[in-house]
Amino acid sequence: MNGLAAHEVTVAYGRQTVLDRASIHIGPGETVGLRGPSGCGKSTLVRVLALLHRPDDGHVSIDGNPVTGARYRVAAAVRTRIGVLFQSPRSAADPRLSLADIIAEPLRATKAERIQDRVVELAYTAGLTTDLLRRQPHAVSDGQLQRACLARALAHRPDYLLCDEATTMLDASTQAHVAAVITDHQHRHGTGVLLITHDPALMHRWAHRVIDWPPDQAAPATAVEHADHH
Ligand SMILES: Nc1ncnc2c1ncn2[C@@H]1O[C@H](COP(=O)(O)OP(=O)(O)OP(=O)(O)O)[C@@H](O)[C@H]1O
Repeated sequence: MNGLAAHEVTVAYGRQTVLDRASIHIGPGETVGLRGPSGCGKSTLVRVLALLHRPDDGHVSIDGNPVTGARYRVAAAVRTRIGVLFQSPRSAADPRLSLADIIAEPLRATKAERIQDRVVELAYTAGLTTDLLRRQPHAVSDGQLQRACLARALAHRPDYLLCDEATTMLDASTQAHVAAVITDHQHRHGTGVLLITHDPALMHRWAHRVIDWPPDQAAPATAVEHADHH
């Protein structure tokens, strides 16, 4: 089946099992919302789906093809099909690099051609003026740095984009712009999006379906909600 999926994935940190045979599927062009209490494993699931963390059990598949390993053990052509945008751009960006170099990172990793041109194009798409590209993270706002992280996430025109509270720290207008850039990319490229947010309005506007995490605990809540309607 086409899509990005986790199959019966288990992740433990020491003795703490954070994901216990967890499964999820994100279809092409689909926006899947994911919500749940703090610490329930949403970010861990994102890291597994982004091929940044190898699960202890279970596996990830892309368009039906199982992926083994994580990070640089996975072929660049596979890794680059998935983009990720995290909540905190400060912890996701190297403070020593210029914004241009942050955006160029994934392009350099695959030895892409015409990197400078592509960086300018991506910066424009993300709403960054070229004068900001020379600056380092300490000299830009959180919103500007998140735009650079967005440009970086879109560098390889990913088929799947994982947004982990990506707009939470932004002011309303930057939030709206970042969401608009992502939905535009989604419509152009048929990108499947995983949207993790505590913002009910954003979830309602954007997600085609919403999963309450962890899935086991969602079942009784859904049943109660259903019962209330009758
Ligand atoms: N690298 C790590 N080492 C040890 N424990 C970790 C690690 N990463 C996460 N955890 C723990 O795993 C659990 C799940 O964390 P995770 O960040 O996946 O949850 P979350 O649902 O995304 O939370 P939040 O909504 O607060 O971001 C938490 O108890 C967290 O402390």
